Amino acid sequence: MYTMPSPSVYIFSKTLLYYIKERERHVSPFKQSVMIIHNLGYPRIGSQRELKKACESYWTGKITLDELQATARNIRLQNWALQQQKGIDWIPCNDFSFYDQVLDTALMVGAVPQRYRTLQEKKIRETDLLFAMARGYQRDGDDITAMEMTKWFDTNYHYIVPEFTAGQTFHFFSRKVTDQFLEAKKENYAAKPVILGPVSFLLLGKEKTAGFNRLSLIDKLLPVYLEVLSQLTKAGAEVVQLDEPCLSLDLDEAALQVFIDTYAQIHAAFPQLHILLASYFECYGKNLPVALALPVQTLHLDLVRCPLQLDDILETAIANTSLHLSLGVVDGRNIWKNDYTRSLQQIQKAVSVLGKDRIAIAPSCSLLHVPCDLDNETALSPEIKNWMAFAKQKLQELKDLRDIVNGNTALLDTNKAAIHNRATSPLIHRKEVKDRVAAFTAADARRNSTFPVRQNIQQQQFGLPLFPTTTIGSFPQTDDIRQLRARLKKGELTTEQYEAAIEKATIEVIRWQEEIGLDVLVHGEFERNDMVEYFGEQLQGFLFTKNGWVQSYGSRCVKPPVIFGDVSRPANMTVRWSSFAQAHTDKLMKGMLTGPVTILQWSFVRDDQPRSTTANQIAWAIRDEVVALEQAGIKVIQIDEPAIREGLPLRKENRAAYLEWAVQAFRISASGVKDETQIHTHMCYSEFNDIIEHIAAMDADVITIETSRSQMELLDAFAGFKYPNEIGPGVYDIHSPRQPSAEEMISLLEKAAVTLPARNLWVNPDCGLKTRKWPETKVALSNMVRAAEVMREKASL
Ligand SMILES: Nc1nc2c(c(=O)[nH]1)N[C@@H](CNc1ccc(C(=O)N[C@@H](CCC(=O)N[C@@H](CCC(=O)N[C@@H](CCC(=O)O)C(=O)O)C(=O)O)C(=O)O)cc1)CN2
Ligand code: MET
Ligand SMILES: [Zn+2]
Repeated sequence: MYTMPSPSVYIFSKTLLYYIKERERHVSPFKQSVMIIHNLGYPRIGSQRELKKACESYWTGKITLDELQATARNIRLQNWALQQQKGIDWIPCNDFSFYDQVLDTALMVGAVPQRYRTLQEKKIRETDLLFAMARGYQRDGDDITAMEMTKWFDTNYHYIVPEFTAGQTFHFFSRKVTDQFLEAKKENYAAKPVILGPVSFLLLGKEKTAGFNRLSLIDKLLPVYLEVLSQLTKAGAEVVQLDEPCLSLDLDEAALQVFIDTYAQIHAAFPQLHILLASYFECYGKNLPVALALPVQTLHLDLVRCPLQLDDILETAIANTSLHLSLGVVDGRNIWKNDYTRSLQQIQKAVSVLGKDRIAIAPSCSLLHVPCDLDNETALSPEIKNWMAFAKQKLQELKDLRDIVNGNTALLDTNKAAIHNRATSPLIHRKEVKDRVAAFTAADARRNSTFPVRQNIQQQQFGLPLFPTTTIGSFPQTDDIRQLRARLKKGELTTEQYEAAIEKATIEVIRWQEEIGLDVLVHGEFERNDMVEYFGEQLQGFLFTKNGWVQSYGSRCVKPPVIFGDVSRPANMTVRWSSFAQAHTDKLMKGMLTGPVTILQWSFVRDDQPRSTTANQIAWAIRDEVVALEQAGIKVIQIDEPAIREGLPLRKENRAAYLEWAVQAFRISASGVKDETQIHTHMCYSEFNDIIEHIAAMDADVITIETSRSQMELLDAFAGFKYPNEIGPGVYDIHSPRQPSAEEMISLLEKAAVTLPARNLWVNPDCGLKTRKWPETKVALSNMVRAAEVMREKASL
C-alpha cells in the first residue's frame, strides 16, 4: 500500500528543488496531441521459442553465428511489425537480448571482469564473449567460471549480476543499443531504445573487492551513458526509455542523491531528449518525491502493483509541471484479461487532470514475463480462454483502451461481458477446498517432535556417514527423454511404451548413483516436463498451455500453469514413480515434490483472492501427497521451495506478512508425517541472508541450498544465526557446463566445516541437473563423492 512520504524526504535536498524549477522552465520538444500507447519491452524468445532453439544449436556447434544472428534479427523484425500493426506509438528496441539485458548493459559499458580478458586478447567475437560471461568457458586450455546469476526482483527471470571492483573503468564497448536502433530505423519503425539506467545497473551489481561502494562508480559510468545517448540522438532517437526498477526498492538517501545528480547531468547534456523513466513491480513509495522531481519528460507508473499512487501523484504539484505520465494499466506479470472499466477509470482520472497529451498508456512492466500469443492455444476451454491475454493480446488491449477513450464503446461492452463471466463462473469455486483451508489449526503446521528429537531418530534409523552425499532431484533431461514426451503427446507412443522408457532411464540412473557411491538417491525426475508444470497438470483448479513459454534465464524457458480456481488433488501424483524407484534399490530413495509457495510463485495465479489463500489450498494438496509417499514406504521426502525468497515483497514493510503465510504454507505441507520421516527442502538462486530465520522456521530436517557461485558466502549467515537443522550447501554450480574438480569442492566443504557443525553437513550440487549433459554430470558427481570421502577421512584423523 502506498503511504505518503514524510516531509523530511521532500526537503532533504536543495538540489532537488532546483531541478524541479529547472524542469518547469523546460518545454518538451515532444509534441503530443493524442494519448500515446507504448510498450516497455516484448518477449524475445520468439512465439515458437526460435531464439532458445537457435542459441542451443549454436552452443552445440550445429549452426553458425551468422545463422544465430539471422534468427535473432527475424525475431526483432517480427516483434516490431506486430507492435506497429497494433498501433503502438513508441516501439521498444534494444529489448532484444541473446541472454539477459543486464549482461548486455555490462557489455555496453565495458564492464567485463578481468578473468575474461584472455578471451578478449584472443579476439573472440562479442557474442561469444557474452555467452562466456553467462555460461563459463572451458575450451582450448581456458577454464573460466561464469558470472553469478540471480532473480530479477520478484520474478522467475534471472539476470547476470554485474561485477564491480574499486578503480573500475568503463567505456562504450558493445554497440548493440545503437545497432538495433539503426536496424529498426532502417525499417521505418519509430523505435524507442530501452536501456537499463545507470543507477539501477550499479545497484543490481556486486562489489568484488572490499572497501568501496559500487555507487561511487557513477562518476566513471555516467560519461559512457552520455556517450550512448549522444550516439542514439545522433542516430535520430527521440524518446529513450531508461529503466530504473531499483526505484521500487527501499533506498537510502545516498542512493536517492545519486539518482538526482545522475538525471540532472543527463538532462543538462540532453535537454531536448525525451527521457521516459520506468520503474515497475512496486510503488515508488518513499522514493516518489525524488522520482517526481527528476528532470525527465515521462515517468512510468506500475498501476497494477500500485493503483493508489496515481491519486497521490495527481494530487501533488504535478499538474503544474510539464511531466508526462505513462500509466502501466495492463498487467505485464499475469495472463488475465484487462478489466477495461477499471483501467478507464484510471486513465480518465489522469486525463482529466493532465490532458490526453500528457498521458501515455502501457503495460505495467516489460511483457518479457508473459507468453507471446494466446492465439496459439487451441486446446483451452473457450470459456476460460476468454478470460486471458498474452503479450500480443495485451498490445491489442492498449489499442482498445485508446479506442474506447476515443469513443468506441462497443469494445467496452465485450470486455465487460468477459470480466463478468469470469467473476461469476462456477468453474472457479469448490466448497470442500475452502472449508478445509478454513478449518486450519496451529497443530496442522507443526511436526510431532522438535528437530533435535527427530534428528536423533533419523540418524539412528538411517545410519548415514558424515558428509552424506545426495543430489537435488533431476538428472539430465536429454533430448531423448524430451522426445519421448513429445511422441507420447503426438500419439506416436502409447502410455505403456512411454512409461517403459522412463522406467528404463530411472533404473539406469539408480544403478549409476549406486556405482559412484551416493548415499541418498533420487529417481531423476525423467517423467516430469517441469517441476511446477508437472504438478499443475495433476491438480484441479489449474490449467496448462501448449505454448505459453516465458524466458527464465538464457535459453531456458518455463511454461507456467494457470491457477484459475480452487485447488485440490484428485489422485496421487508422484507415488507411482517414487515407489517404483525405491523398489529398485536398497539405498534411501528421496521422494520429490514441489512446495506450495513455489507452485504458486511459478504459476500465473488467480487475482480474485489473496495469494495466501491460494498458497494454503496448494499446501493441503501437497501435504496429502507427502503422507501418501510416507505410506508407500518413502522415508526421505524433499519439498522444493526454490521460489520462497523470490516471492518476498520488494519493500521491507510488506515482508513480515508474506513470510508468515509462506512459511506456514510450507509447514502445512510438511507436517503430516512421523518423526522418522526426514523432510528435505531445497532453495536456489537467491540471496537468502535476509530471511534466514524464516528458513529456519520452516523446520525442514535438511535444507540443500545454492551457495557455490558465491563461494559459500551464504554460510556466514547460517552460522551467524546458528541455523539449527541439517544443511547441504551446494558445492558446485550446475548452471554451467564446467566440470568442477574434487579439490575445489573440498576447499568449499572445508570452508563450510569451519562455520557449521560437521554433523549437520550434507554434500550436494547447487540445484538439480536437468539442464546438464551426461558426460559433465558424471565427472562432476564422481568428483563430488570423492570430495565427501576426503572430508570423512580428514574428520576421522
Ligand atoms: N518453473 C520453473 N522455474 C524455475 C526452475 C524450474 O526448474 N522450473 N528452475 C530455476 C531456473 N530456471 C529454469 C527454467 C527452465 C528450465 C528448463 O530446463 N526448461 C526447459 C523446458 C522444460 C519443459 O517443460 N520441457 C517439456 C517440453 C520439452 C520441449 O521443449 N519439447 C519440444 C518437443 C520435443 C521435440 O519434439 O523435439 C517442444 O515443445 O518444442 C518436456 O520436457 O516435456 C527448457 O527450456 O529447455 C531449467 C531451469 C528457477 N526457475
Ligand atoms: C529449481 S530447484 C530444482 C529442484 C528439482 N528437484 C530439481 O532437481 O530439478
Ligand atoms: Zn534448485
